Amino acid sequence: MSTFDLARLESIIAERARSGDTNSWTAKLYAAGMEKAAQKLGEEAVETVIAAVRGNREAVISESADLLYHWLVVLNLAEVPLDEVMAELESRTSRTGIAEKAARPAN
Ligand SMILES: N=c1c2ncn([C@@H]3O[C@H](COP(=O)(O)OP(=O)(O)OP(=O)(O)O)[C@@H](O)[C@H]3O)c2ncn1[C@@H]1O[C@H](COP(=O)(O)O)[C@@H](O)[C@H]1O
Repeated sequence: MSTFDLARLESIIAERARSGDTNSWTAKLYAAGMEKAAQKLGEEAVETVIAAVRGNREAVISESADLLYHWLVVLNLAEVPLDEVMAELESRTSRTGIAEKAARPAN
């Protein structure tokens, strides 16, 4: 099981965005701005949908990774920390009580 998580990728993206490295895709996306980054996010979402509908498991994994990376770039450009999205998701679980039920050992 991988120990890599989205918070780590969020930090990498923030660092690479400021790097000014001409070989960095992240730096290039930042230089291009929100419109380009959002367009890439949309493309990766569509590619993920196509892979899923075709039942192409390998492509679902690869396109999902592209999707999450570009989503984090857009979040950063929008100045929304990942933690705020996680808090929103968490508040939805507490509204339904599902998280508490899932954490309880099964009888
Ligand atoms: N996870 C990613 C990641 N996923 C996808 N991509 C890049 O996203 C770009 C666009 O993907 P596409 O599939 O659309 O490729 P393309 O057809 O060449 O795109 P177009 O330019 O033609 O539109 C590619 O250049 C991919 O390399 C990523 N680039 C970077 N990261 C992460 O960001 C870190 C820093 O990367 P750099 O900023 O490049 O140093 C890396 O170590 C990774 O952890």
